Amino acid sequence: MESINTKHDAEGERVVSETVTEHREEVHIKISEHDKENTLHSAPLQAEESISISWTKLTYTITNKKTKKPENIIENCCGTVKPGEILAIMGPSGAGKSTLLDVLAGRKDPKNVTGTIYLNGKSGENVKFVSTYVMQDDALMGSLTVRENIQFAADLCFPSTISSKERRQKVAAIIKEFGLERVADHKVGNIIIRGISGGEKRRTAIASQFVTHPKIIFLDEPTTGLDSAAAYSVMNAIITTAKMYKLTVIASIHQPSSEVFALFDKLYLISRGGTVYHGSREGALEYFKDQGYECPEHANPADFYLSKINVDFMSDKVVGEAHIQALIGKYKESSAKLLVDKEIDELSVLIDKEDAASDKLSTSTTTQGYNRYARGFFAQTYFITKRSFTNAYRNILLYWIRVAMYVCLALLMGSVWWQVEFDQKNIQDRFSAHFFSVAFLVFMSVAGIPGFLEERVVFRRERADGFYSVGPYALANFIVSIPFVFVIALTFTIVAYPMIGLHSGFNHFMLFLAFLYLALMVAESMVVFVAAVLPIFVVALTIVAFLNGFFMVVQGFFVRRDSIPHGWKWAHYIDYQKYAFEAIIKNDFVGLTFNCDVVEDESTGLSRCACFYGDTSGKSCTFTGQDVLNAFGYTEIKLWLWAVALLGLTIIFRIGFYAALRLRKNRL
Ligand SMILES: Nc1ncnc2c1ncn2[C@@H]1O[C@H](COP(=O)(O)OP(=O)(O)OP(=O)(O)O)[C@@H](O)[C@H]1O
Repeated sequence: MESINTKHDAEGERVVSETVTEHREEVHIKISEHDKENTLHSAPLQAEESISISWTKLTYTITNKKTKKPENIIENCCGTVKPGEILAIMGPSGAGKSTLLDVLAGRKDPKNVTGTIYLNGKSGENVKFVSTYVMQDDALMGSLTVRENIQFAADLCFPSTISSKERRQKVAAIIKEFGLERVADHKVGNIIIRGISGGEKRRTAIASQFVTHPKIIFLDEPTTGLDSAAAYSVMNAIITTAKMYKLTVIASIHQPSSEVFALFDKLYLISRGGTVYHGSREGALEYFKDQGYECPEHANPADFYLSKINVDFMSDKVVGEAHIQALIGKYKESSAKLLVDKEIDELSVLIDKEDAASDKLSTSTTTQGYNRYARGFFAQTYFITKRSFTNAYRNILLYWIRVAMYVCLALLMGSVWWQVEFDQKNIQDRFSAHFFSVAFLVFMSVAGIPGFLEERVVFRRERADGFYSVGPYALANFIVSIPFVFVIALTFTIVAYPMIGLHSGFNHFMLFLAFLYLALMVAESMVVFVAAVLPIFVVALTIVAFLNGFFMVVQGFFVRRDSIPHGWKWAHYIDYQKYAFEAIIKNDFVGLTFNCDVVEDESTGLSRCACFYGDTSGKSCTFTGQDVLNAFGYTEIKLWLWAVALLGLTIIFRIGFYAALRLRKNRL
């Protein structure tokens, strides 16, 4: 039997004891008087703000792509969950668990949904504003600590009237409630950092959503991928907190152990989209017994029910289908169903009565007055920038791996092009040094894709939870790239520029750095834009590689601008590499003097100058850098205009990035 007891122990500490099952020891959560201040005074919810959810005749219909006919994925589902109750939605694979959860959470296109969802007995409320949806994947920032991850949620989800000290206290309280104190200051971990365990990760992800004032919590298979002990600790933390704050919890769950199963209050069994049973967890035993299915004494009831409603592996599909339809039919006629209907009616009656008693009713429960975001645009931008900066600083995947690679590349280039001579025969070497500097540096911006994709998973979850809108995120992503891309350009330039022996002088050095930096900013913006449009690593990598290869081809280095076919000229003018390359060759060549070749005249046997550039008579035996640029057709390079072109392209890609994030709202 389950019971929740609250008592005081000898030291005056309140002890909430939850006897979860008779097979299990008591689970104690100790809250000291000090903690009580933090947890209870700053409790995310007041009891009267708790929200019940009920639904009637919920049907979700899709159009079958093959038959082109409508198909019900879930059909005529009715149910109810009150504050403090925990409902498990269970069923075989493909039964419709996730669909039901998504429909209840308002995550499905309303066009495909019929039926009614009531919040505290009222229909037409937006469940998204009062709920949170915990996805299966732990969308956390791996380079941040447990506390930092939860703190971020608290910073964005509480209004500015709550001081930062109070927010920190709330975070400390939820860390305690979820049993994460020991690892609170450990990094969560990613493919490079080892981090905390799977169960702790799941608890951190859930805690960061609990801290945000949800009244209803939807969990999509919260224990998937965890061993039974970790699964129990995750569910126990959820349930204890939910009971403490009277939160309404609905979780789809695959195959819970008997201990995890015993933590739930209510059960929703679904098969082939229809309801096989809904009611109390304990009542299910009796219900199935009445249907002629008695659960053996030592069996896990969850496994037992699932075995009775799973006909996927029956050899005779017709018999299997008939069995499920019979179970669905019996439930419709059952007293368990009547009880659910009564509960739904009672909730509506309650609302009607209260409505009559007070006009003010429901202002606490209605979603009409809810603001989608707790913080304004600038606060959102500030907190996201702060976190992204920490992530970029700590996550070597994002920038540091590239910095290391660029330093190696700069050393390699410097030693191969070492102090390039001012001779005619070295003109090509000089051009290719500039071409390679731009082309390879921007090409390697693809290294930022994995880091961005990791962050994007977190962005999707946080955006869906209403932490912030796309604008602040896109802006923060840009702001953070500014210093880090500068570090990349600077380290490369400091090493490569003097080693190659490019045009000496501070101004020339700075101009080289500036154009390399601007080119990298465009490349970085292009990478995040492509990865936002096509958020699959290999696809994004291929597209970015193709685009950079394409821009190299039409840049005017391999094929002179005049020789580029007319049909490809447009590509030359939108090519960011062209602007950077032309600017740095102008910066290098103009002002330099080069020596012509000295050759022996075959007829006279005397030495003479052979100049390919400038005055080809060879009188001065030298030519200028400007002569070289003229000879190659680089006559119209305007540095400021080329800088504006690079800035413009950066802005265009950044706007594209913003638009891609906005438009991909419900996909991938
Ligand atoms: N948009 C859709 N188009 C076509 N089929 C769909 C769509 N959504 C769901 N389905 C189908 O409906 C059925 C129920 O899907 P759902 O994901 O809800 O099942 P589930 O019980 O959560 O399964 P699992 O436990 O395997 O995740 C599945 O057969 C699924 O393929």
